[in-house]
Amino acid sequence: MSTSVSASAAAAAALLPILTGRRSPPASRVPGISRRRIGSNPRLFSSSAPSPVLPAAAMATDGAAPDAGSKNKLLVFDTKEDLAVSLAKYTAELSEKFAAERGAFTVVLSGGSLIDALSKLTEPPYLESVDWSKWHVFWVDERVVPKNHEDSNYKLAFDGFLSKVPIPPGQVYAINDALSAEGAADDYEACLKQLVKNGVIAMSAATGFPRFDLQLLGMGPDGHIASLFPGHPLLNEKERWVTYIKDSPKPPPERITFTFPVINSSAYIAMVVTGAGKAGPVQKALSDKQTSSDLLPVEMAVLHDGEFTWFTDKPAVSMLQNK
Ligand SMILES: O=C1O[C@H](COP(=O)(O)O)[C@@H](O)[C@H](O)[C@H]1O
Repeated sequence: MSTSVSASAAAAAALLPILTGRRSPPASRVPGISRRRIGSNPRLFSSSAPSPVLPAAAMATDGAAPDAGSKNKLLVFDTKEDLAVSLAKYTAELSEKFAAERGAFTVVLSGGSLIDALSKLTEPPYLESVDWSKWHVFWVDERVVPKNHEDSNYKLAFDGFLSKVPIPPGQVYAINDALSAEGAADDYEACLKQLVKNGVIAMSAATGFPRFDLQLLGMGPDGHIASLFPGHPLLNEKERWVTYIKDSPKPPPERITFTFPVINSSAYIAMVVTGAGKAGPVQKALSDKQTSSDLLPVEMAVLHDGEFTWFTDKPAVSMLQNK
């Protein structure tokens, strides 16, 4: 590990005015930032070893004053391989923490590119060291298609991740694909409520919504997360835990999705976003120029009381550096 400030460290320092939401603070005066290079990855910085983090901006909220950002972190990796290694370590450490604290680890998956990023968890040392028997797996969204359909988020996760790790099948909570969109949303919400009663899923006393231990999320190029799309009325759902959409702008049109109150009650969120095609929404989400009227869904993912970590690559943050 080097303590020198590299060219990449300087580039990261240039992000600080954006990421901290301040106009132009000297990086050295930003609390907790020591420009430490981590291992061989020049884009990984640490505020305090051993976690390789760069505090990110407090995200825009629905009017609430943003928390100083200490619980928002941005990681930028050189390669997808590096990202996957770090995501596996992060997830394995949370698995150990929650298994010890609660005897269960509730993990929410998205579909899309996220599943590839979980590949290192299916290999040594994690395949053997993670206590998979404590895992309970959920989906933040699902397409209303049969489980063996190419568009199914369950199939994607099963083929790429779940079939390779020994999670008890009874602890993998797939959406009921025999039901309509409305029926599947009701059924999934009822399933979650039962698991809250059983003590498998925690509740947030502060929000009154379920508090998942970790949500592993992706973001589309339009800034959507889960099946919550820009400008859609579902963004304003305040009561339901799980709801449905029949006019998704991204096919297939019928889906079910967690609502923002559930997403934002999580203890941890890992937002995994790579590629230049997503640089615009990343820039908007991490910029300090947000307005409350035109928030992208990804900007509305603001944890009530939790830790939000962005796992990104250089192309995904390329517009931040150009600011
Ligand atoms: O449709 C969906 O898209 C998003 C983003 O997918 P990505 O391939 O661009 O990462 C995904 O998070 C969501 O679960 C999925 O249903």
